[in-house]
Amino acid sequence: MLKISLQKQLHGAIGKMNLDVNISISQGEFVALTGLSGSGKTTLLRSLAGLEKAQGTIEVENEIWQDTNIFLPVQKRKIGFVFQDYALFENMSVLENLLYVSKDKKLATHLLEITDLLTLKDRLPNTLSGGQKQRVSLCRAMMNRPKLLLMDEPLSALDPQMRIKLQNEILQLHKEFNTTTIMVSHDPSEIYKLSQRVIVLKDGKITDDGKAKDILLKTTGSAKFSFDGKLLDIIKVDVIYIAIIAIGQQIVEVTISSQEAENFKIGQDITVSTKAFAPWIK
Ligand SMILES: Nc1ncnc2c1ncn2[C@@H]1O[C@H](COP(=O)(O)OP(=O)(O)OP(=O)(O)O)[C@@H](O)[C@H]1O
Repeated sequence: MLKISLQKQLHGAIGKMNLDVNISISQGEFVALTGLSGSGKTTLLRSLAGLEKAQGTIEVENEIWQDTNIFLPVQKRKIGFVFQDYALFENMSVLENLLYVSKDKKLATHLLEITDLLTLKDRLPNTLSGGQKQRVSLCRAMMNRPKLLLMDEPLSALDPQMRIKLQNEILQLHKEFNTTTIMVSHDPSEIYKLSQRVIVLKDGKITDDGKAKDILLKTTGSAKFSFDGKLLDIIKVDVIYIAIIAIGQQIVEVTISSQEAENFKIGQDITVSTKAFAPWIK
């Protein structure tokens, strides 16, 4: 069991803001941490790792990492940390990056095998692709058999195919090592696929905590599909108005009322919601 009670005053975009979080996480649980930019996700992860000071207590499997008297330094906490920007040692080969954490060559080889990296073990990081580098940092994070794996948007810099490959590898590693994991992500499909529980942070406080299915399927009103996009243009065809909207990689046309055409501003962020009566699913 991981018990966290942390408080820290932050300087948010609109003034002072208190990070104030109380959570219990079961051993082996995979938790996705999500919420708007600036809500305190990275600060929470860094505080758990001991990279930043916050008030409160952290207890991991009956071991105190932090309370009023104790503050274990980062190297004494059994954590693995995966950052968005890989943070590999550039002058060390893939294998050396792993063995720097622990001399356990058997474990290193096993991790490299799971992540399809064994043939690259002697390469330097700057000769690898982004996806390969992130797989190396994931392996490195597992080398000290962490009690807690912290991942801060680990896949956000990768293209969709590589994201899926890494998601599968993260799932496989979690299945095998059963490491308690907290992963920051903004991607609903990733959160749904990987996590058993989602915690939503807003202005430093937890506003939602539950199963991915329940949290992510919360929609406004009776809308079933909801997509965020940018309004590119509004054109008038005979008597109807059509909004041209960029949603992800697609451009879609949506019929809108004359009043909406008057109120919307080109360039604004909008949400398109609709019910699905007979959708095509391919
Ligand atoms: N050490 C600090 N002292 C005071 N304020 C801080 C400190 N670190 C971060 N902040 C502020 O706290 C707020 C939360 O930052 P944080 O990076 O934790 O948010 P986040 O949810 O991870 O955002 P993002 O999704 O953009 O990465 C920000 O407004 C930031 O400027």
